[in-house]
Amino acid sequence: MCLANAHEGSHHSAPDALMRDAATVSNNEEVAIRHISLDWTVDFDRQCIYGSALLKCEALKDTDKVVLDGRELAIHGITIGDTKVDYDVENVAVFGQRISLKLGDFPQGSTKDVLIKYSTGEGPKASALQFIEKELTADKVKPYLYSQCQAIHARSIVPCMDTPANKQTYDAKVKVPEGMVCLLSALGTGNEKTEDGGTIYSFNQPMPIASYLFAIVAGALERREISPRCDVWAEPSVVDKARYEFEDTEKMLATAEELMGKYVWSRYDLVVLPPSFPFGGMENPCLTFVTPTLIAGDRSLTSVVAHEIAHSWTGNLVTNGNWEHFWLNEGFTVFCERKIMGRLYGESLRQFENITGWEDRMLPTINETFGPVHNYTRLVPDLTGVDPDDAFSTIPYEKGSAFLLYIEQQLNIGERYEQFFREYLAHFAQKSIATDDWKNFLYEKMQDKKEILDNIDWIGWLYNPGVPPNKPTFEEELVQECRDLANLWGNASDEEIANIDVEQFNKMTSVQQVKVLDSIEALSPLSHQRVEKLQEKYRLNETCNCEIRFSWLLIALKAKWTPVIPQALAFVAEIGRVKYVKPIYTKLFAWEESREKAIETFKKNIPFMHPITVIVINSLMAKK
Ligand SMILES: CC/C=C\C/C=C\C[C@@H](O)/C=C/C=C/C=C\[C@@H](O)CCCC(=O)O
Ligand SMILES: [Zn+2]
Repeated sequence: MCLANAHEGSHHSAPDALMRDAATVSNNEEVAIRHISLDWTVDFDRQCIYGSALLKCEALKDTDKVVLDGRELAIHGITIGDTKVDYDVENVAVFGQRISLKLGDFPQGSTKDVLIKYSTGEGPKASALQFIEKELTADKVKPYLYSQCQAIHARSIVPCMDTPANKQTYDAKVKVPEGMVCLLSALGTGNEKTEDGGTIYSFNQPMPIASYLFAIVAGALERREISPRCDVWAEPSVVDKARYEFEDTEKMLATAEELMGKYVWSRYDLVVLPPSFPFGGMENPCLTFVTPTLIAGDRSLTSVVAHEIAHSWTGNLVTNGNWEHFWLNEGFTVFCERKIMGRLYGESLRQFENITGWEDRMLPTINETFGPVHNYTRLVPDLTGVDPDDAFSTIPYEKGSAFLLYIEQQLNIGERYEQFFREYLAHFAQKSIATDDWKNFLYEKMQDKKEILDNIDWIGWLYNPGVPPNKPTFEEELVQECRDLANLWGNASDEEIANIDVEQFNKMTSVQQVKVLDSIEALSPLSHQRVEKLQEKYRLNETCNCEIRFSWLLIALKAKWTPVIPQALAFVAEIGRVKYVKPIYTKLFAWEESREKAIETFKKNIPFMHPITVIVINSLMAKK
């Protein structure tokens, strides 16, 4: 457990206390990286990035070294000015490389500008990157590159202190081949043609960010304006559909500012990535990455955009000091995402999402995925020696958000709770903190509510595994209609099903339809005849909504309905979003009839998947 404020229950947080992070081998407690200047060339033939990184290092204590994280980096030389720097590169299990720079005298408070010439590993060796051949892009015009650095993949593209305890500004020059656009998690500051027909794009990120927020995307991209500060980027055949889908982005951003304070990142752009992108969205500053599976055609899956917008405050501005406190990023963001959606589309939607988060995402993760005593069901788990990717689940999102909702209900102070959020975000802006820093600040601002806060089971919520000690109050009426319809599918006679009113389902919102299907999946397996009726009545094999398609596939797989096998294999071959492919491959590997075909499909698709997804599915396949 991190020790930013080990003293339990104290009310005087010291957010500047340096955070110990089990997932870095850098000496981030002795040296800070304040700025990085990148000079990159993207080599699509060798599928790597090469060039240099200039690190502005500041000694926080008297020291004689700078130790950096790396992974599969080839170091070609390190200098400070004209002086060569002696260095050592050592491989470290789980975490990559330890790159030790021997600097001699480096007194506290002094700075050194260290220039590192290097290249990344090629292809999948750079675990943050996926290079895509042009034939596999939507428009087959140019090859494509995108990155995913969270949690600890930045070290595979730049030697750095790959811990959220360190924040740095950065600038970059990136050369890409002719006809390609390159974007970073920064503000574009210009571009120039090179003699060989390529383009050098320049960028600046004036806000200090953690390394997991470094990001690059390059390809045949076009943009459409949503508002003066919001564009959406995508391949030409996708960009107009994306422009329609994400129409409400500016409204969401303005609503987020009312709730959380001024937006400090200048631009909020979206880029729609290829279907292999492993996540729904990634909150890269100035440029949120999103999966094309959000493009349902009816704007029904845009809560992910509200989520990524909220990260502009919870996560990108106030940051978890290490991955044990990931809930400070995600639980807070889910809580704010639902406040934004509630303001824009109705409080009943916020209530609905809170209930489904609790019973369809948090409880199954605790009781089925991990088991109720597992360390990873703790809101603040012990991640010593653990790759944070392995601990990733819905727990920090849903248990964290439920905790904040529970506190809101216990305090019962109306708008004052949101005012507290704004003060918390302003107080810790640009800092990396631990759970106690937030808790102590809450006590500080709610001294008149000390008795209520003292009655909260802090240990139970924060450090005990399993189901939380309390359940927030939920308004159930919208959900009850979904549960009742699901129970009809589980218990009604064939005649009742034959006469079921399909309009009741068709008139529901997509989140309600997903709730109906998730509630059916939670019942005992349906008969094959009932599965066929479900697909037929609700035309589930034709939906463009990936959430509905995913929930439907889980029902049919649970029923071991053989015709679902090709449908499920097509789905996991088409997309790489871990949220979908992990549960579906889990069921396909566990079902004797589909196991071999699933293994064959996975192995055939490895070259077209992001390394993160390959690692996740490989670990599944290894389990019997
Ligand atoms: C306790 C776990 C601690 C740290 C894990 C941190 C990162 C895990 C790494 O795998 C990256 C995750 C990136 C997530 C990006 C988007 C998510 O918010 C949404 C995921 C679900 C979805 O696809 O919608
Ligand atoms: Zn998030």
